[in-house]
Amino acid sequence: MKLIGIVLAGGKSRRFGSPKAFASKDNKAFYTYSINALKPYISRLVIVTNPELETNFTSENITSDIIQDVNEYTGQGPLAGIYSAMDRYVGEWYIVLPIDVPFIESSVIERLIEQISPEVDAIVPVVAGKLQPLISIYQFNVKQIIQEQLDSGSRSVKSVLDNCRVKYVAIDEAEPFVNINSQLDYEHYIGKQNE
Ligand SMILES: Nc1nc2c(ncn2[C@@H]2O[C@H](COP(=O)(O)OP(=O)(O)OP(=O)(O)O)[C@@H](O)[C@H]2O)c(=O)[nH]1
Repeated sequence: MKLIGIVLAGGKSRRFGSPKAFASKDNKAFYTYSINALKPYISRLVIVTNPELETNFTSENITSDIIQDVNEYTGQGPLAGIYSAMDRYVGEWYIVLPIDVPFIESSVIERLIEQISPEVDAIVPVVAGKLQPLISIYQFNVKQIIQEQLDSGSRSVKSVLDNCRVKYVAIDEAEPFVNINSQLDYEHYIGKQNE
């Protein structure tokens, strides 16, 4: 089974104040943690970013492409990124990760992959009662649902799930899902940024 990895990297990092993808943990850029967690399982990697950031990414020794959101949905949030990768690379299953989860682990991805079956369209972890739809697996047919959602003017990932057959996977360990959105998050989970 071929799995395509999607790294969502087209956000504006307004709350963080500088591009989150290149913030560092243990001297490694955040986005490399996402790539490395996906790497054992995917045949191709697609990094979906924006023109300002595009030249800063490298692909960590895996067949990869760095693309931008399709014109009609540019900058319309994570769904635009997922759609754009699905539109460019036709596959059966896609594993999606954002660039702001530097504690993510391959074991989480493996748990989700184990749930792949023809009876489901999406595999979504639930951590401490919270859905994690940007750390999830989607089947190609979800592209159509995302398109309808974006065309209706909504960016809600949860609404997409309402229209899919979702396998929710409860995961007890919260640390891999730690999401860094602000400088306060950074200080809390990682420590003071290097001067
Ligand atoms: N391709 C693409 N990715 C996006 C877009 N918006 C957000 N993302 C990515 O989706 C993930 C979650 O993004 P958020 O943290 O919600 O948004 P953000 O714009 O990065 O940050 P804020 O400006 O602080 O909200 C991150 O990996 C972002 O890079 C978009 O319009 N296109």
